[in-house]
Amino acid sequence: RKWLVGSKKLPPSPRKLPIWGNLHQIGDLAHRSLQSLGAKHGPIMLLHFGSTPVIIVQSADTAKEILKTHDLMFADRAHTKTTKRLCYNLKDMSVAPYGEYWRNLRSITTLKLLSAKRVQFCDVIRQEETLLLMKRIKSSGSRPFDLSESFMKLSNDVICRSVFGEKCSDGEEGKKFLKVLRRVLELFGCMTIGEHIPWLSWVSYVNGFDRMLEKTAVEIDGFLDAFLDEHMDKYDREQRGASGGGADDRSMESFIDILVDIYKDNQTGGVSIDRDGIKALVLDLLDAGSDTTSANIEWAMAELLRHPEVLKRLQNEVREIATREDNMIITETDLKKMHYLKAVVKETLRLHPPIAIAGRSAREDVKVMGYDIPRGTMVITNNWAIGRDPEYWDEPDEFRPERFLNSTVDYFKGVDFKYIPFGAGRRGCPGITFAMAVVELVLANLMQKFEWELPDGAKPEDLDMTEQPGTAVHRKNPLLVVATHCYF
Ligand code: HEM
Repeated sequence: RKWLVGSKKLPPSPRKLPIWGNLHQIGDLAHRSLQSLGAKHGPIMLLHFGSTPVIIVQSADTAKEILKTHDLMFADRAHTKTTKRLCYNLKDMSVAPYGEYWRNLRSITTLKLLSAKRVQFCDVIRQEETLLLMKRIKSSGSRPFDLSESFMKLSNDVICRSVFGEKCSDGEEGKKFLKVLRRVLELFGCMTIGEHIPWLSWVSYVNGFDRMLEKTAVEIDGFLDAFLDEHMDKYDREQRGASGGGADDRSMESFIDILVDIYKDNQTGGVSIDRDGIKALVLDLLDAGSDTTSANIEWAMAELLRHPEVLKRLQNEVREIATREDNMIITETDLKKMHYLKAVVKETLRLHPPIAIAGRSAREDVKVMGYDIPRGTMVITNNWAIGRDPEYWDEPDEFRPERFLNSTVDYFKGVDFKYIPFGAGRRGCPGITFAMAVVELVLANLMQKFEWELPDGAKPEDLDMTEQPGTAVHRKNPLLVVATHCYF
């Protein structure tokens, strides 16, 4: 209602339709539609999704205002019927309102689950899953191999092993769980019209969305409950036996075991998390950690195949650094020296940030770039458009990893707002170290051990790069390649 108050100074707005607002101007690939609108209306715009006012931020300066200058004011996220139902009434970290509960989850996650030390402990998992991937590629011989599907499998297996201590893709039950998990991600990616045009809420009832949401929420809860019970029992057995789980062999503990420890400790006082909190956080990590990581590796390989000179330079770097006789394993120490590899990953995230647009919500009335933003307003930062802004990037649509070489800026720290694939500030991504450890290891190994071609003699420039909308933006068509094994 506040938006109607005449004395408020509002950001520029494209013309809107009655009832729909600007929804008709947003295509499937929202980051692209918003970029086009921004070219006409400027780096900060006010749109209406039906009756919901939404601020769109598409330049480094405006992003800095949201994610740094007024970070605290924008430390909430907008939530929907879907996030409430699937995230245990906002008990996960990604959508929990800013406050004591969120701070608690965030510190558990950053200190105990995704800390640099814990990521290092997960090295065995990464190494094993990367070796399995390479075996699968090798056994494909000269037949076209679907890298997209394999990257998805690898990142699912890595995150499931880290979270549960076992991968889900082997057994029948696990496969069913992964199917429901995929549905959860798809539902998160859906916008229901009733959220923005309340009198059309019945549409999601009629088209079956509400039923699917309810069914998925019940099914995923069933699986998570079973996992949690299993790990609670394990904790009790270990306590009774008092043999396992000494401080020294905690390194192999899964995330859910760590959360069960915290839950049980809390029974006698300490940091608190309840059963729903554990399930919500586990689901959050599975969702946030799998699709994003695989999308990043997938786009990196696609860009490398489109740019054979970059691929060659990267292969040279990797093969010069990892030269040991027993070439089976590329180590963390090797990876640290691979500066070109890091530049390739950064450049991929600039051109193809998996989370192309990210959302926050205003906790209080606040002024941004001289405009009035009322409390509760949803804010979308277009990370994709900012990474391609010609004001900050030379030839912004070109894949040129060299631009990140010899840079003194730590781009992943969210300090330079022309580059925010991980967001920034209080609610910036806590999974950067975890994700980069997987992405770098997989790419380095693929570069070291194989030569790469497109199937059927296709030319690099013919490679289709169409995007598929979703919570994380993937390629629309699977990335098919022919790999020739060279030394492994
Ligand atoms: C290439 C991989 C990844 C990308 C590009 C990415 C990107 C992002 C972005 C843009 C945000 C929103 C930040 C903001 O609002 O400022 C975010 C939040 C988040 N990410 Fe990631 N992410 C990745 C991997 C991961 C991984 C591996 C995990 C965990 C295992 C993870 C867990 C989370 C969580 C829990 C949040 C919500 C944080 C909060 O609201 O406090 N992410 N991520």
